[in-house]
Amino acid sequence: MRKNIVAGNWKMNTNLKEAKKLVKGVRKGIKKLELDSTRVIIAPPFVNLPTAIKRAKKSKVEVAAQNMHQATSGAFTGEVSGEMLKGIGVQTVILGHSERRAYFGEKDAVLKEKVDSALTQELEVIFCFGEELKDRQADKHFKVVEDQLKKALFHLEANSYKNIILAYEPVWAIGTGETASPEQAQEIHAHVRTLLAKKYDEELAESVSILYGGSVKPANAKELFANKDVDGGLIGGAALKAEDFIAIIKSI
Ligand SMILES: O=C[C@H](O)COP(=O)(O)O
Repeated sequence: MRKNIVAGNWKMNTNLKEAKKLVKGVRKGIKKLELDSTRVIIAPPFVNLPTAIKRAKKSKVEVAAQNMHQATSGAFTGEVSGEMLKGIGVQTVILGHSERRAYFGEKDAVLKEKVDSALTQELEVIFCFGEELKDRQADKHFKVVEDQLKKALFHLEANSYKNIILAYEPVWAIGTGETASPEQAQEIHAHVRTLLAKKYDEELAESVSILYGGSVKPANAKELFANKDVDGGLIGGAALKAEDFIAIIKSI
């Protein structure tokens, strides 16, 4: 059975002091929750990963990275490899976030390489995809999503999907306060499951967790997560306040 997941992407936020406080808040907040079928993941900036890992130890909080380079090592100034992440105890990495695509020119081809590299390092991948506003206005959102998944993931063997989490993040809903409606999220998630079933099989399609991301807040999380194909969220802004993040986890 697939798991529910609430993951907080801290993006380029939190200095060391803030990161320590936030891990503590999340850790404390989930202590009394029944989380049998729900995973809680936080993704701090690279420099705060070791501290977060240390402070999340012996709790249900898992720590992920926000990105990685596809090479194992080499002359890539400013970059971090999957092997390095694995070496400090990171188990999961976010790839394909729309901010990486938009501001750092990450195209499907490089994302495919990153996915392969992460899986080789036995890292779990949270793979983000989603259409821009112009795609939705042109009624191309299904096609855009389909292309992104096909180009970066559909070369994988079925067996690899045990280490893949998908995150649908419509670009127009990220950090804008405008969220996709529960119906809009559900129809894309269902479409993705159909694509997975066609390419692989029904069982695989049903086994992959698909998260929704884009202005998820305590006030709208419940109705988004209530959809049958929405298995949780990838949370940005609201993950920076332990109280809000916990409220979102409770909505699952
Ligand atoms: O990775 C998280 C998403 O980009 C969502 O960010 P947001 O919740 O601030 O809209």
